[in-house]
Amino acid sequence: MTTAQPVIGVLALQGGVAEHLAALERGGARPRPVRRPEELAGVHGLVLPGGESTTMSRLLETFELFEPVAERLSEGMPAYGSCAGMVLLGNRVLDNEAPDGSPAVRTLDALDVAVRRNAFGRQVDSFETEVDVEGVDGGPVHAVFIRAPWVEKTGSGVRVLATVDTPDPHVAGERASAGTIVAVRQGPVLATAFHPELVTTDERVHRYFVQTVRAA
Ligand SMILES: NC(=O)CC[C@H](N)C(=O)O
Repeated sequence: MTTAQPVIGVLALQGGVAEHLAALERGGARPRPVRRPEELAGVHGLVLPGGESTTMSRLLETFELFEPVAERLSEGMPAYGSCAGMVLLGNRVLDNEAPDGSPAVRTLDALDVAVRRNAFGRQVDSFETEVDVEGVDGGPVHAVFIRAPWVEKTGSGVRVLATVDTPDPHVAGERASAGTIVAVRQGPVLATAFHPELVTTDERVHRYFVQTVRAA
């Protein structure tokens, strides 16, 4: 059973760890960095931050966290991935070949989605926009996208929480369409292509995850 203030870990191998710890604290959780398997054992839920998914997936193996995290996820641990974290939580990555032809990112398979890495066009690395997120009340969320992925296919158990319209091919690349999927949920696992942890005046997405952990 989870307490009113659940303990939520942030995978602390690389990427935007401090920002997620702070946002979780503001959102009503007791946040903890997770670098070792023992630290994972004590958390009710886990955030996988943005960063570089190829690096993070390698470090998960180096720090002997890949199997423990995958096991907790398969047992139903709530998780939230932003950006690179979304890539890691999916079960299929598009544009995922290392130079030697092997998959660059090893995924944790907690979400039945195909995620395209660096999906928004190459001319523009990052952009910001307002996004309505299902389950997050009080108006749209200011969403910061940094070399962001998007979700290109969803399995039947996956709920789409947010989309963006990306008609500008310089921003979006030629594959973009109206209704590009940028936030999803499957059971207690959430993912956003954007970085709510960077908007320090709004912790509604983290609060939504804290509530998900509390309900699990
Ligand atoms: N801001 C980010 O997390 C970028 C994600 C990065 N492009 C990746 O695929 O890993």
